[in-house]
Amino acid sequence: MDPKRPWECADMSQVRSEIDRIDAALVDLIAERYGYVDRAWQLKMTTQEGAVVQWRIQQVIDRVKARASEKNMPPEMVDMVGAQWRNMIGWFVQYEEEKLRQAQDAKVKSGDNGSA
Ligand SMILES: C=C(O[C@@H]1C=C(C(=O)O)C=C[C@H]1O)C(=O)O
Repeated sequence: MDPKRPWECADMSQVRSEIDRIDAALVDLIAERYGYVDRAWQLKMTTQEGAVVQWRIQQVIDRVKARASEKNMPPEMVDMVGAQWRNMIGWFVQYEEEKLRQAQDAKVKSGDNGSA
């Protein structure tokens, strides 16, 4: 069935179905984002770039908040969206740090000290 626009919903069960549809799509997008973060730590092993890239974190949050403003969200909601991203990025950075640490440990154990 076609998605209903908000004003087309005649009862709460229709509203809840649409919210469930949107939540599933958001989770799918976060899963897709995770795929790229997973690739990021692998590439950072060769560039020696750390998990935390402060300028990039700021850029991502600025972009997301600008987009939220363009969508006419009230300022408090723009801040809320920014906070959600900060939280998500915080988790991804920890994930990358852990992966990089594990990869480094495996390298040390295998006797590869990085010098060619
Ligand atoms: C993906 C990266 O790694 C980290 C995670 C980020 C993210 O989840 O958007 C952003 C910056 C990084 O600290 C990156 O450096 O771009």
